[in-house]
Amino acid sequence: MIMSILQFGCGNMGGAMLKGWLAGGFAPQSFTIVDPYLETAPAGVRLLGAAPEGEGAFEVVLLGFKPQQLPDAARAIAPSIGPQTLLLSILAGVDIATLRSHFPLARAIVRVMPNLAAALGKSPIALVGDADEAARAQSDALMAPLGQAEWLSDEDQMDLVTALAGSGPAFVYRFIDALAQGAAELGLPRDQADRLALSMVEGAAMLAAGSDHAPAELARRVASPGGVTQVGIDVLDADDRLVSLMTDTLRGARDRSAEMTRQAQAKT
Ligand SMILES: NC(=O)C1=CN([C@@H]2O[C@H](COP(=O)(O)OP(=O)(O)OC[C@H]3O[C@@H](n4cnc5c(N)ncnc54)[C@H](O)[C@@H]3O)[C@@H](O)[C@H]2O)C=CC1
Ligand SMILES: O=C(O)[C@@H]1CCC=N1
Repeated sequence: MIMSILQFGCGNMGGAMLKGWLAGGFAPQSFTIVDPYLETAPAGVRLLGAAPEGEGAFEVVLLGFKPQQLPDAARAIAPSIGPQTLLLSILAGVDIATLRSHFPLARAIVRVMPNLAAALGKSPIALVGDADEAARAQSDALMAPLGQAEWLSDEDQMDLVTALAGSGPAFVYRFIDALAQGAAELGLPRDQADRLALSMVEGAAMLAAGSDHAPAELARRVASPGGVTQVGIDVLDADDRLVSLMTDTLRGARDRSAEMTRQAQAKT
């Protein structure tokens, strides 16, 4: 059976999800994409420049544009949402109550926080929703090709999870870049430092993902007593530097998500 999925916004994140769904075997004919700035869509996917008119409600509607665009976009989206519609939103900092006030008819509303690795089926995906068992099962089935989904027990956790799972790749990319920058400063050609840093992180992440041991234990195993690695780890641990840096990073991003949530509430 072909499901009708209407997706508003197909940029970086919406595009990654579409790619993951198509790679996971979803029929292209299931998808209608609305994106005023997108010029082409994958073969078989219907692309519209504006919300469909006179087509009634879709089974699934995904909101994938920038959070600040919601107040202006909501009126055009509303006719596609009816009492049978599962509304999925990846908008950072827009809570369920705000979504509900814009789309009162939706059968269920589920906030989804993925990251760009959805394109590879490797995204962590946090879910929280105003959804019954059937809508939760439908959401799980939709997320399955995109990565590993986890339901949050409380919507308040979404701001922090956005920082960790949604923004997280940016922090890892900066870490890789900083490793390469450090190695270049200490004498390696920059392009070689870039290659070595990236392939090191790729292999380390794959090993950790396939290991029964926690990352802290894996780090301990790399560090031979009295050897090279321990000296570097001691630098990371001095004054709890690395943990403090990560905590401050997540706190800042989490607080911005909470602030965006308040701003979106004020615009309902
Ligand atoms: N980029 C990321 O890694 C992540 C982004 N998100 C969320 O995903 C959403 C989109 O972010 P990005 O993909 O990074 O932004 P983006 O700017 O790459 O994509 C937004 C897309 O929305 C389209 N658009 C603009 N107005 C529209 C309208 N009225 N109707 C339909 N489409 C419209 C734009 O043409 C663009 O293609 C945001 O709400 C963000 O919070 C969530 C998790 C991770
Ligand atoms: O930076 C942002 O606001 C979005 C949410 C998570 C990743 N990108």
